[in-house]
Amino acid sequence: MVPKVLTIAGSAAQGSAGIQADLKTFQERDVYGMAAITAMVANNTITKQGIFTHSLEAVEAQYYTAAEKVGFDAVKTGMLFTKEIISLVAGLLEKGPTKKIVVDPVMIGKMGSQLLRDDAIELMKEKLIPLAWVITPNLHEAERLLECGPIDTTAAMREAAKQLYQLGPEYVLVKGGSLKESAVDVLYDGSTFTEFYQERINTIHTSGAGCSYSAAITAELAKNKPMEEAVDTAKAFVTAAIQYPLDFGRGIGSTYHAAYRKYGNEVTD
Ligand SMILES: Nc1ncnc2c1ncn2[C@@H]1O[C@H](COP(=O)(O)OP(=O)(O)O)[C@@H](O)[C@H]1O
Ligand SMILES: Cc1ncc(COP(=O)(O)OP(=O)(O)O)c(N)n1
Repeated sequence: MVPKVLTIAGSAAQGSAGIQADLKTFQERDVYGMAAITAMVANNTITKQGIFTHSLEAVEAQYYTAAEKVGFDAVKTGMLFTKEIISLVAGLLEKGPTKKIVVDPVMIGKMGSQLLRDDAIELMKEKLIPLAWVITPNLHEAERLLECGPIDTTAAMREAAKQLYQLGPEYVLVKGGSLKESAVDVLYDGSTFTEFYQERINTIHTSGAGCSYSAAITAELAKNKPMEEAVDTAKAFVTAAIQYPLDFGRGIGSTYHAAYRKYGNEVTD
Protein backbone atom coordinates (compact mmCIF):
# COMPACT_ATOMS: atom_id res chain seq x y z
CA MET A 1 0.00 0.00 0.00
CA VAL A 2 1.30 3.42 -0.91
CA PRO A 3 1.79 5.73 2.14
CA LYS A 4 -1.01 8.24 2.68
CA VAL A 5 -0.58 11.90 3.55
CA LEU A 6 -2.88 14.79 4.32
CA THR A 7 -2.27 18.50 3.90
CA ILE A 8 -4.34 21.02 5.84
CA ALA A 9 -3.64 24.29 4.05
CA GLY A 10 -4.86 27.04 1.77
CA SER A 11 -5.58 26.87 -1.94
CA ALA A 12 -3.30 29.06 -4.08
CA ALA A 13 -5.37 29.60 -7.21
CA GLN A 14 -2.30 30.51 -9.26
CA GLY A 15 -1.05 26.94 -8.75
CA SER A 16 2.49 27.33 -7.44
CA ALA A 17 2.01 27.11 -3.67
CA GLY A 18 -0.40 25.92 -0.98
CA ILE A 19 -2.56 22.86 -1.56
CA GLN A 20 -1.69 22.84 -5.26
CA ALA A 21 2.06 22.59 -4.55
CA ASP A 22 1.51 20.02 -1.83
CA LEU A 23 -0.56 17.68 -4.00
CA LYS A 24 1.85 17.97 -6.95
CA THR A 25 4.71 17.16 -4.60
CA PHE A 26 2.91 14.21 -3.04
CA GLN A 27 2.27 12.77 -6.48
CA GLU A 28 5.91 13.26 -7.48
CA ARG A 29 7.12 11.59 -4.28
CA ASP A 30 4.74 8.65 -4.79
CA VAL A 31 2.45 9.00 -1.80
CA TYR A 32 -1.35 9.20 -1.80
CA GLY A 33 -2.23 12.85 -1.24
CA MET A 34 -5.34 14.29 0.39
CA ALA A 35 -6.28 17.85 1.23
CA ALA A 36 -8.40 19.75 3.75
CA ILE A 37 -8.65 23.32 2.49
CA THR A 38 -8.72 26.16 5.03
CA ALA A 39 -8.97 29.15 2.69
CA MET A 40 -8.79 30.13 -0.96
CA VAL A 41 -6.20 32.69 -1.99
CA ALA A 42 -7.03 34.44 -5.25
CA ASN A 43 -3.97 36.68 -5.41
CA ASN A 44 -0.92 36.74 -7.65
CA THR A 45 1.65 39.40 -8.52
CA ILE A 46 -0.68 41.00 -11.09
CA THR A 47 -4.14 40.78 -9.53
CA LYS A 48 -5.37 40.77 -5.94
CA GLN A 49 -8.85 39.24 -5.78
CA GLY A 50 -8.73 38.41 -2.10
CA ILE A 51 -8.69 35.61 0.46
CA PHE A 52 -11.85 33.59 1.14
CA THR A 53 -11.93 31.41 4.24
CA HIS A 54 -13.85 28.20 4.73
CA SER A 55 -16.01 27.75 7.81
CA LEU A 56 -14.66 25.71 10.73
CA GLU A 57 -17.35 23.16 9.98
CA ALA A 58 -16.07 22.77 6.42
CA VAL A 59 -12.45 22.34 7.54
CA GLU A 60 -13.44 19.75 10.14
CA ALA A 61 -15.66 17.88 7.69
CA GLN A 62 -12.81 17.62 5.16
CA TYR A 63 -10.43 16.39 7.86
CA TYR A 64 -12.78 13.62 8.98
CA THR A 65 -13.53 12.58 5.41
CA ALA A 66 -9.81 12.01 4.81
CA ALA A 67 -9.01 10.61 8.24
CA GLU A 68 -11.94 8.21 8.56
CA LYS A 69 -12.34 6.99 5.00
CA VAL A 70 -8.64 6.65 4.13
CA GLY A 71 -6.41 7.45 7.14
CA PHE A 72 -2.95 8.99 6.92
CA ASP A 73 0.65 8.16 7.84
CA ALA A 74 1.83 11.77 8.02
CA VAL A 75 0.20 15.19 7.89
CA LYS A 76 1.35 18.72 7.16
CA THR A 77 -0.15 22.09 7.93
CA GLY A 78 0.33 25.18 5.79
CA MET A 79 -1.80 28.33 5.64
CA LEU A 80 -4.14 28.29 8.65
CA PHE A 81 -4.93 32.02 8.60
CA THR A 82 -6.96 32.48 11.84
CA LYS A 83 -6.80 31.65 15.54
CA GLU A 84 -10.01 29.70 15.19
CA ILE A 85 -8.63 27.43 12.45
CA ILE A 86 -5.40 26.88 14.39
CA SER A 87 -7.36 25.90 17.47
CA LEU A 88 -9.55 23.50 15.50
CA VAL A 89 -6.62 21.89 13.67
CA ALA A 90 -4.54 21.52 16.84
CA GLY A 91 -7.48 19.77 18.53
CA LEU A 92 -7.90 17.39 15.59
CA LEU A 93 -4.20 16.55 15.28
CA GLU A 94 -3.80 16.01 19.02
CA LYS A 95 -6.28 13.14 18.72
CA GLY A 96 -5.06 12.12 15.25
CA PRO A 97 -3.54 8.81 14.13
CA THR A 98 0.11 9.90 13.83
CA LYS A 99 2.79 11.99 15.51
CA LYS A 100 4.34 12.71 12.12
CA ILE A 101 3.05 16.25 11.97
CA VAL A 102 4.92 18.76 9.81
CA VAL A 103 4.05 22.35 10.69
CA ASP A 104 5.00 24.91 8.07
CA PRO A 105 4.22 28.16 9.92
CA VAL A 106 3.24 29.99 6.75
CA MET A 107 2.82 33.75 7.31
CA ILE A 108 3.41 35.89 4.19
CA GLY A 109 3.49 34.60 0.61
CA LYS A 110 6.19 35.75 -1.82
CA MET A 111 3.42 37.45 -3.80
CA GLY A 112 2.62 39.59 -0.76
CA SER A 113 -0.50 37.92 0.70
CA GLN A 114 -0.83 37.80 4.46
CA LEU A 115 -1.57 34.13 5.10
CA LEU A 116 -1.62 34.20 8.90
CA ARG A 117 -3.24 36.96 10.89
CA ASP A 118 -0.94 38.72 13.36
CA ASP A 119 -3.19 37.85 16.28
CA ALA A 120 -2.86 34.11 15.48
CA ILE A 121 0.91 33.79 15.95
CA GLU A 122 0.75 33.35 19.71
CA LEU A 123 -1.78 30.52 19.47
CA MET A 124 0.32 28.79 16.84
CA LYS A 125 3.22 28.83 19.32
CA GLU A 126 1.09 27.63 22.20
CA LYS A 127 -1.14 25.00 20.62
CA LEU A 128 0.19 23.77 17.28
CA ILE A 129 3.99 23.91 17.38
CA PRO A 130 4.21 21.73 20.53
CA LEU A 131 2.43 18.95 18.58
CA ALA A 132 4.84 19.11 15.64
CA TRP A 133 7.36 16.45 14.69
CA VAL A 134 9.14 19.17 12.73
CA ILE A 135 8.51 22.86 12.12
CA THR A 136 9.87 24.48 8.96
CA PRO A 137 10.00 28.28 9.36
CA ASN A 138 11.75 30.50 6.84
CA LEU A 139 13.90 33.31 8.26
CA HIS A 140 11.07 35.83 8.46
CA GLU A 141 8.77 33.32 10.16
CA ALA A 142 11.49 32.40 12.66
CA GLU A 143 11.96 36.10 13.47
CA ARG A 144 8.23 36.58 14.01
CA LEU A 145 7.90 33.46 16.17
CA LEU A 146 10.82 34.53 18.33
CA GLU A 147 10.07 38.26 18.15
CA CYS A 148 13.74 38.85 17.48
CA GLY A 149 15.89 40.92 15.12
CA PRO A 150 17.24 39.79 11.74
CA ILE A 151 18.35 36.17 11.41
CA ASP A 152 20.81 36.46 8.54
CA THR A 153 23.73 34.13 9.24
CA THR A 154 23.96 30.38 9.83
CA ALA A 155 25.12 31.11 13.40
CA ALA A 156 21.92 33.11 13.98
CA MET A 157 19.89 30.30 12.37
CA ARG A 158 21.40 27.81 14.83
CA GLU A 159 20.55 30.04 17.76
CA ALA A 160 17.00 30.52 16.41
CA ALA A 161 16.59 26.74 15.98
CA LYS A 162 17.63 26.23 19.62
CA GLN A 163 15.10 28.76 20.85
CA LEU A 164 12.31 27.43 18.63
CA TYR A 165 13.02 23.93 19.95
CA GLN A 166 11.98 25.20 23.39
CA LEU A 167 8.42 25.56 22.03
CA GLY A 168 8.14 21.76 21.97
CA PRO A 169 8.60 20.25 18.48
CA GLU A 170 10.83 17.18 18.04
CA TYR A 171 12.82 18.90 15.28
CA VAL A 172 13.29 22.43 13.98
CA LEU A 173 14.30 23.10 10.37
CA VAL A 174 15.14 26.76 9.77
CA LYS A 175 15.15 27.48 6.01
CA GLY A 176 17.73 29.88 4.65
CA GLY A 177 16.20 30.55 1.24
CA SER A 178 16.50 34.29 1.77
CA LEU A 179 20.15 34.28 2.88
CA LYS A 180 22.31 36.35 0.52
CA GLU A 181 25.20 33.96 -0.13
CA SER A 182 23.79 30.42 -0.17
CA ALA A 183 20.60 28.47 0.48
CA VAL A 184 21.54 26.68 3.72
CA ASP A 185 18.91 25.12 5.97
CA VAL A 186 19.62 24.18 9.60
CA LEU A 187 18.04 21.12 11.26
CA TYR A 188 18.13 20.80 15.05
CA ASP A 189 16.97 17.82 17.14
CA GLY A 190 17.67 19.19 20.59
CA SER A 191 21.32 18.21 20.61
CA THR A 192 22.74 18.10 17.07
CA PHE A 193 22.71 20.58 14.20
CA THR A 194 22.74 19.35 10.61
CA GLU A 195 23.20 21.79 7.74
CA PHE A 196 21.77 21.23 4.28
CA TYR A 197 23.82 23.33 1.91
CA GLN A 198 22.99 24.47 -1.61
CA GLU A 199 24.53 27.21 -3.69
CA ARG A 200 22.03 29.97 -4.40
CA ILE A 201 20.28 29.52 -7.74
CA ASN A 202 19.85 32.85 -9.49
CA THR A 203 16.10 33.06 -10.12
CA ILE A 204 13.09 35.01 -8.86
CA HIS A 205 10.73 32.15 -9.75
CA THR A 206 10.71 30.41 -6.39
CA SER A 207 7.02 30.60 -5.51
CA GLY A 208 5.99 27.46 -3.71
CA ALA A 209 9.50 26.48 -2.65
CA GLY A 210 8.62 26.35 1.05
CA CYS A 211 5.35 24.45 0.58
CA SER A 212 6.94 21.93 -1.77
CA TYR A 213 9.89 21.39 0.59
CA SER A 214 7.69 20.69 3.62
CA ALA A 215 5.35 18.54 1.52
CA ALA A 216 8.31 16.46 0.31
CA ILE A 217 9.52 16.06 3.91
CA THR A 218 6.00 14.90 4.88
CA ALA A 219 5.99 12.36 2.06
CA GLU A 220 9.35 10.90 3.09
CA LEU A 221 8.33 10.72 6.76
CA ALA A 222 5.20 8.83 5.68
CA LYS A 223 7.57 6.29 4.09
CA ASN A 224 9.20 5.88 7.52
CA LYS A 225 12.41 7.62 6.47
CA PRO A 226 14.40 9.10 9.37
CA MET A 227 14.27 12.89 9.60
CA GLU A 228 17.74 13.63 8.20
CA GLU A 229 17.16 11.42 5.20
CA ALA A 230 13.69 12.91 4.65
CA VAL A 231 15.10 16.44 4.66
CA ASP A 232 18.00 15.44 2.43
CA THR A 233 15.67 13.98 -0.21
CA ALA A 234 13.29 16.95 0.09
CA LYS A 235 16.18 19.38 -0.32
CA ALA A 236 17.24 17.65 -3.55
CA PHE A 237 13.62 17.73 -4.73
CA VAL A 238 13.11 21.44 -4.05
CA THR A 239 16.52 22.38 -5.42
CA ALA A 240 15.67 20.77 -8.77
CA ALA A 241 12.26 22.48 -8.70
CA ILE A 242 14.01 25.85 -8.25
CA GLN A 243 16.68 25.14 -10.83
CA TYR A 244 14.12 24.48 -13.56
CA PRO A 245 11.41 27.01 -12.66
CA LEU A 246 8.31 27.94 -14.63
CA ASP A 247 8.43 31.56 -15.79
CA PHE A 248 4.96 32.72 -16.84
CA GLY A 249 6.35 35.96 -18.25
CA ARG A 250 4.66 38.14 -15.63
CA GLY A 251 6.02 38.51 -12.10
CA ILE A 252 7.26 35.68 -9.92
CA GLY A 253 6.90 32.25 -11.51
CA SER A 254 6.58 28.80 -9.99
CA THR A 255 8.92 26.07 -8.86
CA TYR A 256 8.61 23.09 -11.19
CA HIS A 257 7.45 20.01 -9.34
CA ALA A 258 8.39 17.50 -12.03
CA ALA A 259 12.01 18.69 -12.26
CA TYR A 260 13.55 16.18 -9.83
CA ARG A 261 11.90 13.28 -11.64
CA LYS A 262 12.88 14.59 -15.08
CA TYR A 263 16.34 16.03 -14.47
CA GLY A 264 17.51 14.62 -11.09
CA ASN A 265 19.45 16.79 -8.69
CA GLU A 266 22.56 17.67 -10.69
CA VAL A 267 22.65 21.44 -10.23
CA THR A 268 24.38 23.11 -13.16
CA ASP A 269 25.46 26.75 -13.56
N1 LIG B 1 17.43 30.85 -4.87
C1 LIG B 1 17.50 29.67 -4.25
N2 LIG B 1 18.46 28.77 -4.61
C2 LIG B 1 18.52 27.56 -4.02
N3 LIG B 1 17.69 27.16 -3.04
C3 LIG B 1 16.73 28.02 -2.61
C4 LIG B 1 16.58 29.30 -3.20
N4 LIG B 1 15.53 29.93 -2.60
C5 LIG B 1 15.05 29.07 -1.69
N5 LIG B 1 15.77 27.93 -1.67
C6 LIG B 1 15.53 26.74 -0.85
O1 LIG B 1 14.15 26.43 -0.97
C7 LIG B 1 13.65 25.89 0.26
C8 LIG B 1 12.51 26.79 0.74
O2 LIG B 1 13.07 27.91 1.37
P1 LIG B 1 12.47 29.35 1.47
O3 LIG B 1 12.36 29.95 0.10
O4 LIG B 1 13.29 30.08 2.48
O5 LIG B 1 11.03 29.04 2.03
P2 LIG B 1 9.65 29.82 1.88
O6 LIG B 1 9.14 29.52 0.49
O7 LIG B 1 8.84 29.27 2.96
O8 LIG B 1 10.00 31.28 2.05
C9 LIG B 1 14.87 25.85 1.21
O9 LIG B 1 15.52 24.61 1.08
C10 LIG B 1 15.75 26.96 0.65
O10 LIG B 1 17.10 26.81 1.05
C1 LIG C 1 -2.29 29.30 -0.10
C2 LIG C 1 -0.85 29.51 0.12
N1 LIG C 1 -0.24 28.78 1.09
C3 LIG C 1 1.08 28.96 1.33
C4 LIG C 1 1.80 29.88 0.60
C5 LIG C 1 3.25 30.11 0.87
O1 LIG C 1 3.96 29.27 0.06
P1 LIG C 1 5.54 29.11 0.21
O2 LIG C 1 5.93 27.97 -0.62
O3 LIG C 1 5.92 29.03 1.66
O4 LIG C 1 6.08 30.45 -0.30
P2 LIG C 1 5.70 31.27 -1.59
O5 LIG C 1 4.71 30.60 -2.42
O6 LIG C 1 5.20 32.50 -1.05
O7 LIG C 1 6.98 31.26 -2.28
C6 LIG C 1 1.15 30.57 -0.41
N2 LIG C 1 1.82 31.46 -1.15
N3 LIG C 1 -0.18 30.38 -0.63
